[in-house]
Amino acid sequence: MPTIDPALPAVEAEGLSKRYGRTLAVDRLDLRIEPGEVFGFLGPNGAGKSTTLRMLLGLARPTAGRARVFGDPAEDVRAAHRHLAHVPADVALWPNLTGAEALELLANLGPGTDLGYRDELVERFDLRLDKPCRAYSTGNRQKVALVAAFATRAPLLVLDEPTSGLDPLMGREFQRCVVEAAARGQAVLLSSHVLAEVEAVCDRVGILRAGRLVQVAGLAELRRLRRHEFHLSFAGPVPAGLAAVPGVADVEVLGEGRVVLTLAGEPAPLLRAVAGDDVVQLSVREPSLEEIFLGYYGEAAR
Ligand SMILES: Nc1ncnc2c1ncn2[C@@H]1O[C@H](COP(=O)(O)OP(=O)(O)OP(=O)(O)O)[C@@H](O)[C@H]1O
Repeated sequence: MPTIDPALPAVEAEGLSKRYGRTLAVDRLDLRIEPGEVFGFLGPNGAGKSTTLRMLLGLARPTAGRARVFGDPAEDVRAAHRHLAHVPADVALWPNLTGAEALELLANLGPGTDLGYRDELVERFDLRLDKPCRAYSTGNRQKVALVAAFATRAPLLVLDEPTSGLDPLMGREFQRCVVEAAARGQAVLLSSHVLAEVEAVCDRVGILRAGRLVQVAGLAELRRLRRHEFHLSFAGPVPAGLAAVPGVADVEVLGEGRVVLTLAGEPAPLLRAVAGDDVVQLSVREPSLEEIFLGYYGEAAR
């Protein structure tokens, strides 16, 4: 692995933009990720996450602006890729190679691999390596790419929605790997739809919407975005005063005795407020990121 100046940011983007015809997929994005930092890149479908990562990887050419990886221009693919390993959103592997052969090939392409750690990861991800890659499911292809990337000592890991095909158990294993990478000083850029995943592993998050970076937030701010939707049915009428309960917002009476509301923070005040009423049905749902974005940034982000 080449020696790098520790003062250089792992990723630096300035005014980075990409236009596809009429679509401005990425709009003047400024971003700086420090060495060793785990940065989450959140945004609804079509927000421009993949396009941004593709420009960082030299797979798409910016319409304007620039991106650097540890000081090397992203378009200088040979130089930039000495500093990084990546897992694309749709992992394609060579159909006629076995999993073991694909891992070997990937190890020879990248910036150096820790073979002992790779063996450990194969076990932890419960990966069968003797099958031809064409027989792998989407999740298993993703596991091969993840094992190959995590086993490198590349100072930057770029992961594009890497857990979309993994089951929850493997999702947790993935989170452990990110924590281990960060402990070794590797920077991680993780694009995701999954708020809980980003919350579990990231130091900071950037929220992208319609090509614009709407906010870069620390974990505490991200937690404030977290809210739950409560559906309550009462035997009698909906009690008055729910809107005044701490943390409660968007109270909407749906009909006779039925109400839907959102709650940020602890549920205790709400539960106390309805304790004297006959609650006949209660359901709680965690809204998707998209809904949170729309509710929170709605007009402001336009
Ligand atoms: N090659 C392309 N040609 C034309 N339009 C494109 C191309 N790639 C992306 N786009 C458009 O650019 C916008 C951003 O897409 P992008 O794939 O970067 O979003 P994303 O945030 O990664 O979404 P998802 O979470 O669905 O993967 C979308 O409107 C998409 O349709």
